[in-house]
Amino acid sequence: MTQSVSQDLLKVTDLSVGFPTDDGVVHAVRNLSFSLKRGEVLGIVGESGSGKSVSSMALMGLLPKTARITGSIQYQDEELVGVSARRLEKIRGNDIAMIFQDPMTSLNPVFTVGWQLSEAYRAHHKVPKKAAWDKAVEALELVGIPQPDRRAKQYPHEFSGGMRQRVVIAMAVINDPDLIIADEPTTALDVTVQAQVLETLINIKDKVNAGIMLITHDLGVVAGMVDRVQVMYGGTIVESGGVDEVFETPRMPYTVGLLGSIPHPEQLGQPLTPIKGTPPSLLNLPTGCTFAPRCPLAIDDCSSAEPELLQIGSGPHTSRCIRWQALAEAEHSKALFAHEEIGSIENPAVLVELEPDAGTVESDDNAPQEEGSR
Ligand SMILES: Nc1ncnc2c1ncn2[C@@H]1O[C@H](COP(=O)(O)OP(=O)(O)OP(=O)(O)O)[C@@H](O)[C@H]1O
Repeated sequence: MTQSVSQDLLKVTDLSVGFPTDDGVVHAVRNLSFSLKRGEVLGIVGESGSGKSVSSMALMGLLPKTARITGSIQYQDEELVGVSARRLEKIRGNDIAMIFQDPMTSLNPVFTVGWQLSEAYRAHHKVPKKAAWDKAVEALELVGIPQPDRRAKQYPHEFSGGMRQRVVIAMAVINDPDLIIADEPTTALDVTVQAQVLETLINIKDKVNAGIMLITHDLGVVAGMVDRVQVMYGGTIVESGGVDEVFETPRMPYTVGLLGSIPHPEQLGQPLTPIKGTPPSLLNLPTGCTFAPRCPLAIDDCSSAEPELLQIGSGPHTSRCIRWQALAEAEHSKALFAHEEIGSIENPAVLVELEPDAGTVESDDNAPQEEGSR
């Protein structure tokens, strides 16, 4: 296939993934298009089941054989859809690295972290064991592990959760990847440790000059961490743009709902505001906008055809909502999702009528504290 030279590290075009099941095809990812440049951090956010992990697994070539994949994934001008398993194996770990939520997915409890890091390095470099060990210690130092010489000789269980996730980051970057995919990398950690681990990840990006895809269900996590954000719902992108733009002027009611579930200092003691209703079944998608059944701004037209992802204004901001202008008009004076005194965040909050002088959406500036030194 003839391939054009582009500046993009990754260019995904019209990627769709379906899983045939006894009940029909699960349309897990639908017509996903986006790109990522070297040194850029892209946040991918959405509720559970929105297709975040399946899209990253598709990029890594880790989907089960039953998955039906269409579209294109161009990595450094090489097409990855349909490429041999052998080639993908070479790319994984060397060019594209993945960081999972649970550090123990990537670490073996019976070997020292230094041994595991050096073996990961030796898998892609023909070097003597001593040189690989030195590289392992260097990688631990890079991710901020104190006394890396001593720590390299320890086993994963001797590390705290945050430190263990740093080891996983060291493992991901030891082969100088061009692209790092981090899937909920801090979800399993205490909130106080999350920011420090995320900062480590972002700092590493500058040192290894990689592009990072940060996948999370929590929009608060990406605040201040990413350059661009892509909101997924029902297997596809519903809003994307620069992180400040999307946080300050969301143009898709689903994003407003996600922002409403970020805790703010002034709301301490109040329940979070979940979005009423449940995500669509990916087996039987509605005809129109997949968010319409939950959307306080929905009109009849929203259910007639799925809106396209269209550019909003002159910048890179896009929204898959025909009501984005109505949302823009409402934003300074009205709230879409109201807080309600309910006992549990499991309970759906009531969607209120748009009324003047209700609160506006604000970005989360309540960054967690740094992890105390051990
Ligand atoms: N092997 C599979 N067979 C059938 N359906 C699958 C398979 N893998 C994933 N799915 C479905 O694809 C949809 C998207 O899943 P995905 O894991 O990408 O969501 P997610 O946004 O990453 O959610 P979470 O945050 O919970 O991981 C889900 O409905 C899931 O049940």
